[in-house]
Amino acid sequence: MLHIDNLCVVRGEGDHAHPVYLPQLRLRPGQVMAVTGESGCGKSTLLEAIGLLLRPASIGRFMLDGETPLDVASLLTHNQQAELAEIRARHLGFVLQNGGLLPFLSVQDNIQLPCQLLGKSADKAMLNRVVDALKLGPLLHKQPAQLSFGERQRTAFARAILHRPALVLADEPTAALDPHNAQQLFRLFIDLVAQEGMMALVVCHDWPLVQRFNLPCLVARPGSGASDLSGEQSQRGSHFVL
Ligand SMILES: Nc1ncnc2c1ncn2[C@@H]1O[C@H](COP(=O)(O)OP(=O)(O)OP(=O)(O)O)[C@@H](O)[C@H]1O
Repeated sequence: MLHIDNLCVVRGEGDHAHPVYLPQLRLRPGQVMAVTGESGCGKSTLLEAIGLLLRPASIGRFMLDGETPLDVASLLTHNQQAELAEIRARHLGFVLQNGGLLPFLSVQDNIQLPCQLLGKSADKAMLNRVVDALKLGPLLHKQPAQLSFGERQRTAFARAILHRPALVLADEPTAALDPHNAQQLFRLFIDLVAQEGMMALVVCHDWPLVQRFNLPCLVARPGSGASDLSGEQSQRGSHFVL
């Protein structure tokens, strides 16, 4: 399970500060949740904070329950960077909009990279399941430059999940795909997350796609809920609600 309460993260400073507030998030194994909202509302900021790439301004609760429950809020509060980096590498998986594949590695080497960085080899059965599900078999020896956008994103998904993270964070993974390929990739991703008992948060602009798969959705609303100096609720920033 993922439990987050009262997460606040601020992008920028002074007059340009953009606060983003998440009152509550619960995710259970197998669940995929979408994150939507207009451009600039803070979707990527929220994902980066949950991905432990941005330090929140404040955090109430952040528990990631796997084999061992991890009190991430306490590590963030005490700025324990080494432990946070370990959680990022072991328990989180990232999918970027452009795939973010290393151009000099084959598909096979790209998808095994997170496992290698953890000093272990990929679980063979898991590798076979992921390669099959994402139809990567014929592509394993190709370089990223030889792949279509869709093939790159399938590779990026494989790389994000092969080390069995508890939580996968995907930032507009289908933005570069046509509607048919975007839908196919979503289907594969949702099925894999469910099958492997992972959790996923996916930033997605494509509302029809979110509706088609009936995904629960965090939607950005204006105002972070914080008060300004006069005690008025500030309209700056965003808060994300189901
Ligand atoms: N590095 C930064 N420093 C200061 N402000 C930033 C930085 N990155 C983003 N911002 C600002 O923070 C706000 C939230 O940006 P963010 O990228 O999270 O929005 P988004 O909802 O993901 O946007 P989009 O849908 O266009 O990708 C925006 O107003 C943006 O201008």
